[in-house]
Amino acid sequence: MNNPYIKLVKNKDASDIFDLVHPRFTAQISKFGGHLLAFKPTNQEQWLWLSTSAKLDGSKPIRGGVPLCWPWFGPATGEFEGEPQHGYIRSLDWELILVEGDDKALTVRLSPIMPSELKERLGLDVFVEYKFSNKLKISLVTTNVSETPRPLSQAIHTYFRVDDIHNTEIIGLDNCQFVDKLTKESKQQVSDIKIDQSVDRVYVTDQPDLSCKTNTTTRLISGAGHDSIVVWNPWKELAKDIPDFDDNGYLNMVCIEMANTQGFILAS
Ligand SMILES: O=P(O)(O)OC[C@H]1O[C@H](O)[C@H](O)[C@@H](O)[C@@H]1O
Repeated sequence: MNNPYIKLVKNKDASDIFDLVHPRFTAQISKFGGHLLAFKPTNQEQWLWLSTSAKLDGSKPIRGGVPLCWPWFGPATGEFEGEPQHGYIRSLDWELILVEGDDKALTVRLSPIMPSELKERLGLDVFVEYKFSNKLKISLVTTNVSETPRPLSQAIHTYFRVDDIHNTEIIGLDNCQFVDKLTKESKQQVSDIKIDQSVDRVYVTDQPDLSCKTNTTTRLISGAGHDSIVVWNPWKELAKDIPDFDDNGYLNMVCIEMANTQGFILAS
């Protein structure tokens, strides 16, 4: 898959990274997790937050960038109870299955190297597609490879970099119902979202468009196929308890995650 814009390189801790250098952007994808670590359109700031203490050596899921949560979001339940939070694929190695494009845009597709017994047990297969230009489109595409309908929950768990969380607004979820995961209450959003404390919310909505406005930029975020949008910032105390989360990292990030959390069933 020779393409002048993508190279497999070793990161400083010897992990494999696809390094993308293109006239319209630079980006990095970790083979571990199929995980987008960085995306910067030419002449713009970095879009993604990556913890400086993130482990990139495959010893744990990567803190920052865009973890892919699949085939469940959050703690495993039911027959999978006790298995990894946010599913398996953020802890597997991935392989490149397609690279195509030109000096205007580049499409990169990867799929996880799933042990066959795991694929059989889940009955599902998945790939991710990144379409890069001066913007970014991420598609997580699942196929039911079994004979029966299968439950699926998932999230594209994007850590957006913001210059100052105190001057950040998430616009577009006004009036939406959400589940506050910290208090377990169901609430309604009143006005745009400003974050000045720990926030972990599942907005139950298929609303396609929102934006994240900071002092310097307004990032437009669109989704399709989701039934929820998750907003997370651990804030100061919780960030301190997460070993691979920089102590002050909460000031420069917010996760806005297009997700399916509402009992989606994928037909066979
Ligand atoms: O620490 P992780 O497993 O990567 O999860 C990080 C966060 O992901 C989501 O945003 C969840 O809503 C949070 O409850 C969780 O803390």
